Amino acid sequence: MDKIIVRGGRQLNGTVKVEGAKNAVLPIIAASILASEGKSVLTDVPELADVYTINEVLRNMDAEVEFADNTCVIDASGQLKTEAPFEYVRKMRASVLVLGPLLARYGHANVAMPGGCAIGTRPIDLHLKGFEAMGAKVHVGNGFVELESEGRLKGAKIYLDVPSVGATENILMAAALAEGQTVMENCAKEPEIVDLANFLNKMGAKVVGAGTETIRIDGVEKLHGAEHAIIPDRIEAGTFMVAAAITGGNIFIENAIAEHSRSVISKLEEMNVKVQNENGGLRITAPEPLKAVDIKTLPHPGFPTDMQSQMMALMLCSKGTSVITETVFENRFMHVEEFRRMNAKTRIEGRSVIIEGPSDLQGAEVAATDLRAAAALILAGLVADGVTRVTELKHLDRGYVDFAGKLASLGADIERISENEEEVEGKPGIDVGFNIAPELS
Ligand SMILES: CC(=O)N[C@H]1[C@@H](OP(=O)(O)OP(=O)(O)OC[C@H]2O[C@@H](n3ccc(=O)[nH]c3=O)[C@H](O)[C@@H]2O)O[C@H](CO)[C@@H](O)[C@@H]1O
Ligand SMILES: C=C(OP(=O)(O)O)C(=O)O
Repeated sequence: MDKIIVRGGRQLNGTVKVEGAKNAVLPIIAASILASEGKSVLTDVPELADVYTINEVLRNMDAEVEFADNTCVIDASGQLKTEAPFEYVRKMRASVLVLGPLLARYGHANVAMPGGCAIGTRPIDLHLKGFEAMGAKVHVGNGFVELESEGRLKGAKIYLDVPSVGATENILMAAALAEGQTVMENCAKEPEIVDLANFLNKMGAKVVGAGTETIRIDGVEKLHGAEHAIIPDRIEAGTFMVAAAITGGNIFIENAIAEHSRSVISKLEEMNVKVQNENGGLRITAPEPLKAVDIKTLPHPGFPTDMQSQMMALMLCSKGTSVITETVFENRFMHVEEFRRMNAKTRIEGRSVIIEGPSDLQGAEVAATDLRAAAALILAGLVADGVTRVTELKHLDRGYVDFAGKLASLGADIERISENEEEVEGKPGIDVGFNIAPELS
């Protein structure tokens, strides 16, 4: 098993390029199976474990998928199988995003239920309610959810109880091929929803209002393949913003889009971090000591839950008491215990974490509990005294391309090794003897 070894104390400087967004490319690859003619050509596709997994889901359905040089070419024009087994869904919950496209195109889908994961229970009830409103029959049993509709789905008026990203995407994809108009209210407004809608419209769909709380979809009979470049990953960009701030460095983040990261930028500025718009990206510097702030995670345009653990690392290095409140997922604080192993002064109170800063962070062996926790622990390691070893990197690989390599190119003292390599070097890691990190994050 790989681990990342980071020795704290280096300031990070230079340029780093952000990849295409994981949370945009996954629904877009799922949407590509709506095309009954032509190929889809997706560019700026990141080489992430999750992308390989969703490509496998499609291949398993008999779609043709080629992926090289950040370009994914998908031909789903043949007859597809309408199933996604548990072996894929357990690796990546976003596999459930094939439900809407399969149901809309074939009137049938049978996909393993995703179950809970390290950050919460994560039900899909809102996805299913939306499909039912469009006339589908839903059967849940034996660990699978099976959807059926007689003839085409029917456009419907759907109100989402919470602005779920996945439910908005799944219903949007299903409605694209439904008969008549669907009006979806209280939708998620994330930039990734807008990217999906743009791709669907290139495929021949009629979607308006993506990015606002009401989306209108006039269903069409057929969709075709399309070309599309994936938007930059605002969470990867935010993670490098924290890397600059935590080390007091100066990083130009190529491809970062300020519009997509307003809530994160505003909090960083409140903490004394400087964020400047430059041609083609954002420059982050932190010339002054960091100030404590309070953060509450919310659906977009509120502060993203996917930046919560990275910001916690930064708060650990800020002067004063910070409070971080997680309202999106009920259990996204598993990294707090790992931070404590690094001497972090934190305590959990209900859905909030109180951080007394600055902590005198010390290197330790820590385990990533989800993909953002993995990044956050590495960020803390950049400033901790001594050596930090981060394990359970399967989580990191779901969402970051060559994270250690990119940090090293900015001047970090960091390397990724396999456990055996470390033993050869005569620096045995501590084997904690238990490994509770679940498959999903
Ligand atoms: C692949 C992808 O894009 N993942 C993102 C997506 O996940 P995902 O689409 O799973 O997140 P949702 O927006 O659906 O979840 C938000 C909240 O709604 C709840 N909920 C959701 C659906 C449902 O049917 N019923 C229900 O109760 C969830 O349990 C959670 O508490 O948005 C999250 C919130 O920004 C991000 O953290 C994830 O990185
Ligand atoms: C929680 C995340 O992703 P997923 O929904 O794919 O688990 C994330 O990207 O931080």
